[in-house]
Amino acid sequence: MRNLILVGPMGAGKSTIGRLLAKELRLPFKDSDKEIELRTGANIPWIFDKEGEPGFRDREQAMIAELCACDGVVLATGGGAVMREANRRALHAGGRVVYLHASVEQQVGRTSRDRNRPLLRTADPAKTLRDLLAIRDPLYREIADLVVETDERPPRMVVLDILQRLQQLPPR
Ligand SMILES: Nc1ncnc2c1ncn2[C@@H]1O[C@H](COP(=O)(O)OP(=O)(O)OP(=O)(O)O)[C@@H](O)[C@H]1O
Ligand SMILES: O=C(O)C1=C[C@@H](O)[C@@H](O)[C@H](O)C1
Ligand SMILES: [Mg+2]
Repeated sequence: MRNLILVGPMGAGKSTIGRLLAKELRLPFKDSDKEIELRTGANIPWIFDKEGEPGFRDREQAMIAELCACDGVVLATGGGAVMREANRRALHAGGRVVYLHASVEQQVGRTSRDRNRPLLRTADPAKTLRDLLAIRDPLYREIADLVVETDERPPRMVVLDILQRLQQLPPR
């Protein structure tokens, strides 16, 4: 395995599970969204505001390429990283890919408290999440080595499931 890469929608728990996995595996943890913010010196809502979604996606593509070239890191990606084919290729080649699945209901519950996801500043965030998942679910699956359910399961249990199932994967 080169890297361990988490993909999935907003609120699936990529950042939360990624941090725990890295601790368990004693590997460095990188969160693409956080790295973009550090590099830009601005938060994601600001980038969307000033540069629009295409500006953010360009920054994201550059960051995904950079992070996928690492060796031995746990990487949490942004929910929309799979929208670009170049990212899907880089992620698949960058290591084992785990799709953290969450139902729209759980995503709504987990994202309703904070305001730093510009795509959810809509009149009906549940509909937005449903529409995004319809487009993205096949793309997450296309590059995933594992699909892991996160509904009704605390982060620790999700981490244990991932660690167990990673051991059972045949070599690529
Ligand atoms: N398995 C889980 N059960 C309950 N709550 C969870 C679970 N995983 C994550 N959470 C909570 O859901 C919220 C969102 O999680 P997190 O930020 O890790 O999602 P994300 O996939 O990184 O989202 P984004 O794509 O927006 O970065 C956090 O408050 C986190 O504590
Ligand atoms: O699902 C998405 O498109 C996004 C998810 C977040 O992780 C951030 O990357 C950003 O808010 C966009
Ligand atoms: Mg995150």
